[in-house]
Parts: sequence; structure tokens; C-alpha cells
Amino acid sequence: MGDVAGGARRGTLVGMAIIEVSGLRKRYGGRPVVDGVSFSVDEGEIFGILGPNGAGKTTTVECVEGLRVPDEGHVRVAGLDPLKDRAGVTELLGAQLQQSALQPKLTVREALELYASFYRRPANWRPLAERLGLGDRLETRFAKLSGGQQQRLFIALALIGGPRVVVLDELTTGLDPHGRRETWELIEEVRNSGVTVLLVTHFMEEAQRLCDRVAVIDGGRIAALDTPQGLIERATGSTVISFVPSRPLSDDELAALPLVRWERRKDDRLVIEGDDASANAVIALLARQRITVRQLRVTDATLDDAYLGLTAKES
Ligand SMILES: Nc1ncnc2c1ncn2[C@@H]1O[C@H](COP(=O)(O)OP(=O)(O)OP(=O)(O)O)[C@@H](O)[C@H]1O
Repeated sequence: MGDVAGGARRGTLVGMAIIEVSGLRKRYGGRPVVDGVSFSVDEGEIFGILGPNGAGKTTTVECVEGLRVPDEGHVRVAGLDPLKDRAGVTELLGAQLQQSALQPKLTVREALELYASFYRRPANWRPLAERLGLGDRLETRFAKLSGGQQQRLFIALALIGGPRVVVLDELTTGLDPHGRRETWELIEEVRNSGVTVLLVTHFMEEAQRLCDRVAVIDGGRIAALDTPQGLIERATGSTVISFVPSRPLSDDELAALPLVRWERRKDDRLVIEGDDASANAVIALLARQRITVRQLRVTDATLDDAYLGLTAKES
């Protein structure tokens, strides 16, 4: 696999924290939007931040980038304070630009040359552009690129300083499923080249596929932090069983079963999350009560199920 970071890879110490956030708080107009967030990201990880709209995700990562000043708390990137060691952090952290930050008339080549000029030791942008599939688009203006090409250019610009960490905030929002999958492969290659990735996303499938660990932020606080599989097991159990019963099951009947969670859908479908013991208990209850079922489905739980369970009160 090619080195997507353009050969900028340095030795990594997998398992060492490269980002440390502790007791982070930020208020706007007296309202806490980040309310005591702590986490650390190991070098070489893809670390995801998930959460509902307005949960405080962007505020948190912008404090990591040194773009916002926390009211309280402690942030370190490779041991540096992003506010006090601004130049040092800029050299080692690549941030994805917001769309509006690029002039529509700027060509891909001009953008790459311009951003390379910001760094003392930039990556060689030509192989980077090739690797990101932009080699034949160098003279194309930003406004004429497809959504997927624009996202690839943002990844290239985030990598051009040869960073050890990249922060990608909702990178695949607005992409079609094909473009999203291509971007996922690129993010995996970025990580495989040794760069640590801090990824803010709304897409559970994206987090499940890419992230080594995920923090779910809700109401400015960390609701859960684990591997995607750990979150799934903790929040939902491992299995989702759904069916339309010939007569409704009562809340009391359901409460007596060893389930993690259940939900009634509009079409009378009952969705039950649990484990093998839950599945057996449901089958036994149905047999005892002579309830038949239609459209029975048994599937593995996903991060989507876990997320809905973890953020259920607010959503
Ligand atoms: N500069 C600001 N001034 C006042 N309020 C702000 C400011 N920036 C963010 N907020 C508010 O802080 C809260 C958290 O915003 P933030 O952008 O961090 O959330 P988010 O989790 O990234 O949301 P989304 O998923 O919608 O991007 C929101 O209610 C937002 O309106």
C-alpha cells in the first residue's frame, strides 16, 4: 500500500497518547456546551467522536486544534499546548478545512502549492496528489471539482505538512455512498501510513468500519468511550430480534425478559436487543403464549443500535 502521507511518516510508538484532553469545559453565554470532557488518543489510532447535533463535538476538536480557547481543562498534542505552542502544533497537526476556506477559482495545483508554502518541511505534494487521485485534476478549479474530489483535496491539504495527527470533521457528509466508501479507504491508508486520525462523524457505519475507539458525546459530556464492538455489547447486547407478533406483548411481559432494550415500531413490529439468552427467552415466551410471528429477523447489533441506546433520552 502506498504511503499516502507522501513519505512523511516518522517512527510511531503505538499505544502512546498523542492527544490528551482532560476536564475540558467551554460555555457560550453561560451555557456549558463542553462540560468536563476527558479522553486520550493513542498514536496510530483512528479515534471517532460521535454525537447528536449540538453535542459539542466541533467545539471539542477545535480546542484540540487550538482554534478555540477552553474555559477550563487541559489539552496536549504530542505534549504541546495548542494555545501556547501554536507553531509547534501547526507543524504536527493537520486540520481539514471547511469548504468556505478555499477560493472557488483556486486550482488544485495552486491550493497544494499555497498550503505547502505554509510549512517548513512540507510533504512532496505531487505524489500526494497522485495517491489521492488528483494527479489529472491539477489545473481544475476548486469549484469545478466533484464533491468527492473536493474532499480528497481537503485530505491532501490536511496531510501536506507531513502531520502526525489529522483532524477530520464530518468529512464524508454530503458525499454519495460511492464517494464515502472511497474516502474511507483513503482514511485507512492515512492511518496505515502512521498518521493518527481524530474523526468527527454522524455516520455509524463509518465509525464502525474505521474507528479503533469511539467517544459518544451527548450534551457536552462523554456518554461512552470504547471500541465500536465494546459500545455495541455494552449498550445493546449482541443480537437484534425483530418481528410482528400475532398479538401485542405487554410491557410487563417484556420487562420480565432478560433484554437490554426494546422498541415498538409503527407497523406493530417489536424490536428487541439482547443476547442469546434474550433470544431464547423471547422464543419460550412466544411458545408459552401461543403467539405466532411474521417477518422474523435476527441480526447482529450495529453501532447504530448502540448509539440510539446511548443517546435515547435526547433523541
Ligand atoms: N461561537 C459560538 N457562540 C455561541 N454558541 C456556539 C458557538 N459555537 C458553538 N456554539 C453552540 O455550542 C453548541 C455545540 O456546538 P458544536 O458545533 O460543538 O456541536 P457539534 O456537536 O459539532 O454539532 P453538529 O453535529 O451539529 O456539528 C451548539 O449548541 C452551538 O450552537
